[in-house]
Amino acid sequence: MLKDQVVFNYKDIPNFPQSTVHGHAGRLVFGTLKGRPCVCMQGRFHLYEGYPIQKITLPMRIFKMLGVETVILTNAAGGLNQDFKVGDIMVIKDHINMPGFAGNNPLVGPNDERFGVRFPCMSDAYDRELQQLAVDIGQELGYGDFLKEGVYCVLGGPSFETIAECRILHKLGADAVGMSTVHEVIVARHCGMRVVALSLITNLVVMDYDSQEKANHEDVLQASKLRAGQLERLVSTVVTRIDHPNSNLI
Ligand SMILES: O=P(O)(O)O[C@@H]1C[C@H](O)[C@@H](CO)O1
Ligand SMILES: Nc1nc2[nH]cnc2c(=O)[nH]1
Repeated sequence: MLKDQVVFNYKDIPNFPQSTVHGHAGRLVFGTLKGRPCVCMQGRFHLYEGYPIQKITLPMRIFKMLGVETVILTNAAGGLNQDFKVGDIMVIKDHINMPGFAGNNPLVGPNDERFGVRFPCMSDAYDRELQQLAVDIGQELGYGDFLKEGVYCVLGGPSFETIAECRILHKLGADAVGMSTVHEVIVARHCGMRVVALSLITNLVVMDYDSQEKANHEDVLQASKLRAGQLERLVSTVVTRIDHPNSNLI
């Protein structure tokens, strides 16, 4: 996908966390996409891996210091919205930070003023122009049938949700549930990077006690593979169409 690649294994980057999740490669890839400089994480970090929340989000601050202006995040998520299907791509318009309700927020602790303010606003966490750009490009690419918009809810994991938990998340207004992204978004926004985020709906959560369905990571990986090409195309087209005031890293 990227031209002129320079690749660093996470294990060779001092103080960088290591990917422990099957399917997360653990490489930082620099390169260009249609002439635009980009850096991609192949593998991210999650609360359930046991890392402190500040370590999970360290890459965001590194990207800021490298000159990154826009962050594009993707994740695999379980569909709560009854209109969603496996394989849908949801443009995230907002989030519910469940660990944050219990005080588990990546900005807890002394505020580093070099990055941002003590009390950052999150009502504009997901850049509206970029959301619209993603939707427009999705339509242009012919993804209309499986392109959705919605609210992503993060939980700590690693256990998938119970039926009662799924029912309450749905009632709270979440359209999809996952185990990542939100902490990265908070740190990226704190330091002023623009954010657009996409969820691939890899499974539909179980909300019915008569259902025999069971969430599992293999299905998540399998469903991710099915849409990988289309998601990559959407992300790369967004990258090439983002306005860059300083023409910096994405
Ligand atoms: O890193 P993401 O959020 O895409 O990974 C999802 C959530 C869990 O880590 C895992 C569950 O199968 O996939
Ligand atoms: N928490 C959670 N994360 C997921 N990642 C992919 N599917 C799911 C899911 O159903 N629940």
